[in-house]
Amino acid sequence: MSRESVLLFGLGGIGGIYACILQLSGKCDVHVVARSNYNAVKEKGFKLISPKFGNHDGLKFAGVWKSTEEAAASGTKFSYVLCANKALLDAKPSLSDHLQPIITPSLTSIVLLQNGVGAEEPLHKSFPETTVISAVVWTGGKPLPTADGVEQFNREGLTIGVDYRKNGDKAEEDATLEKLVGWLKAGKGDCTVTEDIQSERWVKVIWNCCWNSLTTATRLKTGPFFESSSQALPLCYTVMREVEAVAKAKGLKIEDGTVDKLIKQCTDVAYPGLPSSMMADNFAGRPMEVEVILGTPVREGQRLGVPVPTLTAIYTIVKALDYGNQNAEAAKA
Ligand SMILES: NC(=O)C1=CN([C@@H]2O[C@H](COP(=O)(O)OP(=O)(O)OC[C@H]3O[C@@H](n4cnc5c(N)ncnc54)[C@H](OP(=O)(O)O)[C@@H]3O)[C@@H](O)[C@H]2O)C=CC1
Ligand SMILES: CC(C)(CO)C(=O)C(=O)O
Repeated sequence: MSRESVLLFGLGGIGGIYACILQLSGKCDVHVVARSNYNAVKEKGFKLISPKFGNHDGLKFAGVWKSTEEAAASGTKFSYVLCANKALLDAKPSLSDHLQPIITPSLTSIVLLQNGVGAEEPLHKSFPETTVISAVVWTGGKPLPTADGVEQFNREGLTIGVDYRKNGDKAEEDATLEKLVGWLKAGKGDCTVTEDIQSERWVKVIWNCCWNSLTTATRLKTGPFFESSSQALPLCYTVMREVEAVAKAKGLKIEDGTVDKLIKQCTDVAYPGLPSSMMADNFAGRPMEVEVILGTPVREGQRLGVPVPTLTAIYTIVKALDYGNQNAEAAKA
């Protein structure tokens, strides 16, 4: 029997690692959509450097494609499409636009390997019959400067669950998740399965709302930010508590002590502390994940009548930084 196929959309730091984990599992045919690294990956194969998975050179994927259109034209039908591009809710074309050619109804499931909250809703709207699996990524990954592979650092792990669709068959959706998790585990990937993925995503966004936005706006890693003034650490508590209050108002399960734990996880890091992916995107002038990290929590706070004044101010500032990065003329004025 021929093996099922998966497609990795977004072969960067995280997508590269999960393409390798699935490739090493030997359970499925792995195809990738690569953009800036297409030529390197097509010619040389793919490299993984990892303390956990070991070093692998010249991994050959079943298909390397320039776009989802090209992947679809190959005639391959995909059981899963794993999306590890940056979660940019206002991007044109949207993620749904990219996925349109490769979703086969009642076969393909979409898997989000992305930070932030609110990315599932547009996918449910575009693909109401499709299972959407959502994962919180606890993995450190970065593309190699040679563009033909990735380096995995710190830990590797996913907290993963179905973002259940309306009128879907829960048992069927759970079985779809279970099969993917089996493949990831066969590749030595660490998966914690949850039936409440939204609570997990919101815990991570309490973290990202604070550290990503403040490191971006101040251009400082967390260590120098903490020593910059006596107001710095209290601001972190205020931001996190606002997002926590929104999550609780949504009826999500946020354990007591979550904010203290998330602050400690950061203050425990040796000087100079943590940078963030948003800070790196800002330095590089790339679009930032402003909407999924700050915009959705602000809008949900407003919708539910939860005061989010500090978060709104930070959202506005980071949104303006993002606007300046995307509008060179406005930034020069
Ligand atoms: N890296 C990390 O350690 C962590 C990342 N995350 C989250 O994981 C997600 C992925 O992040 P990360 O891997 O770091 O991001 P990267 O920027 O490293 O990778 C994103 C990839 O998506 C590709 N891409 C974007 N749009 C398209 C397109 N239209 N067609 C084809 N390829 C496309 C990019 O291609 P190109 O090179 O051409 O731009 C790039 O290779 C984000 O939500 C991030 O917040 C979460 C935890 C940790
Ligand atoms: C890697 C980590 C956890 C650091 O805050 C992150 O999610 C990010 O930078 O976006």
